[in-house]
Amino acid sequence: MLACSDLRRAYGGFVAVDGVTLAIGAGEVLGIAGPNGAGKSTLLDAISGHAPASGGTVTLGERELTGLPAHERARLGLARTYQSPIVPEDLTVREVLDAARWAWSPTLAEERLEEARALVRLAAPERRRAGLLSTLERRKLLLACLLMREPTALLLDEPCSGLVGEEIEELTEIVGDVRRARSLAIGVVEHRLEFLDAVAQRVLVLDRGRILAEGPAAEVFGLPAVRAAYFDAPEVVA
Ligand SMILES: Nc1ncnc2c1ncn2[C@@H]1O[C@H](COP(=O)(O)OP(=O)(O)OP(=O)(O)O)[C@@H](O)[C@H]1O
Repeated sequence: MLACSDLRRAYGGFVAVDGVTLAIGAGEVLGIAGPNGAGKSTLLDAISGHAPASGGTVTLGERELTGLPAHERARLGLARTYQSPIVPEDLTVREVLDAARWAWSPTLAEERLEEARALVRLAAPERRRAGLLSTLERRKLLLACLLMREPTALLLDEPCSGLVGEEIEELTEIVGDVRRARSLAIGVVEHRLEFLDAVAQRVLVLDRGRILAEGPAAEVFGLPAVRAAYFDAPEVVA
């Protein structure tokens, strides 16, 4: 469903994403891990169009997205979230949902908004100011805004950032529900490996812009090369 081939992103002479090829099937969650600075967010930016790739291709289903601006990729069904769940602080929950609905399409049915809200278990009162929501509620609100568009692919950038124990468990369940209900292709960048182990059918580990390992979480996270990349212990590699 969502794929990229030989994707590159350079900042001047520094190559942050160096020839990444991946594919995420419909109804699949791909976890993307890697140490700080490995290029995970840059990879999401290059796929979603928020930072132009320096080379390679991105496709969504049959459509080639390469070169399209982010808003056109979004219109074609690619949704993404960011590490910081920034919401319009002064709008109420209801106003944010309505603004998202109108921005997407004035004719988007109310039921789609309600389905999205239920799918992410957004229980915050409609009149509450978005600025007063907890981090998890903010993430749910932003996810509802995206899911009402019925995207075919969803990229989540560090969705567990700022969350604690039970909240992470709830988010794990929500991502599973979304995957099953919508048959979405979901890519999740996350530092919490136990979260990726719980939600992802497959993970890949990036290191210095390249794919270091790929496969089931239980196998990949135990590989000596992966542990070395995380813990900076070259002797493990040797
Ligand atoms: N705008 C930029 N200009 C120059 N270098 C950048 C820019 N954005 C990111 N980089 C560099 O690209 C590399 C990859 O950064 P990126 O944020 O994608 O890593 P990451 O794996 O998401 O890290 P983290 O887990 O810390 O969020 C880093 O070395 C970073 O310093």
